[in-house]
Amino acid sequence: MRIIVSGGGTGGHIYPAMALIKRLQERDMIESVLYVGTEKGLESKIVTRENIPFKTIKISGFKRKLTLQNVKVLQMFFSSIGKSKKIIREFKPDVVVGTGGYVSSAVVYAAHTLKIPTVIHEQNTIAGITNKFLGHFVNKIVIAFKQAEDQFPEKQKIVFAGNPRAQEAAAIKKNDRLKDFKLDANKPTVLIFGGSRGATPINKAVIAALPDFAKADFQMMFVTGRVHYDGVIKQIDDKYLQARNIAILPYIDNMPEILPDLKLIVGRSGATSIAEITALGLPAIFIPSPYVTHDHQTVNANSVAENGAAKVIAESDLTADKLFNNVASIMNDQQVQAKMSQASKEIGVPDASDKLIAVLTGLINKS
Ligand SMILES: CC(=O)N[C@H]1[C@@H](OP(=O)(O)OP(=O)(O)OC[C@H]2O[C@@H](n3ccc(=O)[nH]c3=O)[C@H](O)[C@@H]2O)O[C@H](CO)[C@@H](O)[C@@H]1O
Repeated sequence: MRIIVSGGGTGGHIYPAMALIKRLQERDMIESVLYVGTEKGLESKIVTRENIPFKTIKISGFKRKLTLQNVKVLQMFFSSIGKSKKIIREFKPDVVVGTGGYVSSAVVYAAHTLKIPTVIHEQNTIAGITNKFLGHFVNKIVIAFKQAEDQFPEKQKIVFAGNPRAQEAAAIKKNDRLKDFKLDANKPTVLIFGGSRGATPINKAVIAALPDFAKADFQMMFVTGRVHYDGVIKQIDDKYLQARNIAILPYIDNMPEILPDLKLIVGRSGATSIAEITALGLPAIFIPSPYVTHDHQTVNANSVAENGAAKVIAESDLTADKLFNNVASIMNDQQVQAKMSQASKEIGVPDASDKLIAVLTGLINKS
């Protein structure tokens, strides 16, 4: 198939798109692929690194308040639709897929006006503005949480398929990557991170809890987020930087490769992280970001916690003690781990990419 994929801004929108492309390549289903993103978004780094053909359009998000800047944003939106149409006419895709982030609004809308089959993928329990807008026009709306069904009035278009990144994560078996971070491959390990960009409140709590983590019987990987790394390192006493059971890193380039080596994940409840964690049946502690639209991370986190697969700590309640004690209560109790792990597996969708691909081929065959 000839396919255009567009999604951008944060890793949570980009990685599912990349996982879909990877799976299509594995199944030898791609005649030609093009990723459309923005120069400024994280996608310009992630996509080009994987040697996927990449084109950019200029577009930015609307401000929530009524401001003059929104007039500019609107102008940019219309001109980005024009540019998207040009890209689509040249590439001649069989299908166009949007995975969220404002860049996909122009690309998918342009494809719709050119009568190309279109699909959006919504990763969250609560749909983003872009996907809510696009839901009116696209042929299929693919969701990753059953709870997202209420978000779209166009019920007949909705298909539940999970998140493609789940399948990518599930395909990787334990491969002792912990040694790359100077950790012991045989010791139970917890990973703590704040989403694809890192999160200052989580970083603060981890820094304050380092004396406890250094004494623990388990190991801890602390991923700060690239932009926070230097600032975090400056605040940490050398003895914790040298501690043999602690590894501190700015970012993990290939998260699915590390996940099978872990016993517990602590972090934000971004939808793509949740898909990866549950595909592997890992227990989690979520500290939802309160700064996202409609508090959707809390809804994401609760949907996993209701099933017994995760605990949730509100960011406003987060302290070093609370963080460490919650981590220790799971890391030091194999029965709790096993129970949470089973519950996590039950909600994972390890064949999510194939489910999404079935939607694409169904549409292409019909058109
Ligand atoms: C602040 C914000 O707007 N967050 C949103 C964003 O989150 P964000 O981009 O942080 O989201 P997710 O948790 O969904 O995904 C993070 C992705 O980055 C990867 N990763 C992370 C850290 C690292 O060091 N290495 C690495 O590879 C994870 O494995 C995962 O694939 O998009 C998600 C949609 O999917 C939403 O649910 C989140 O609410």
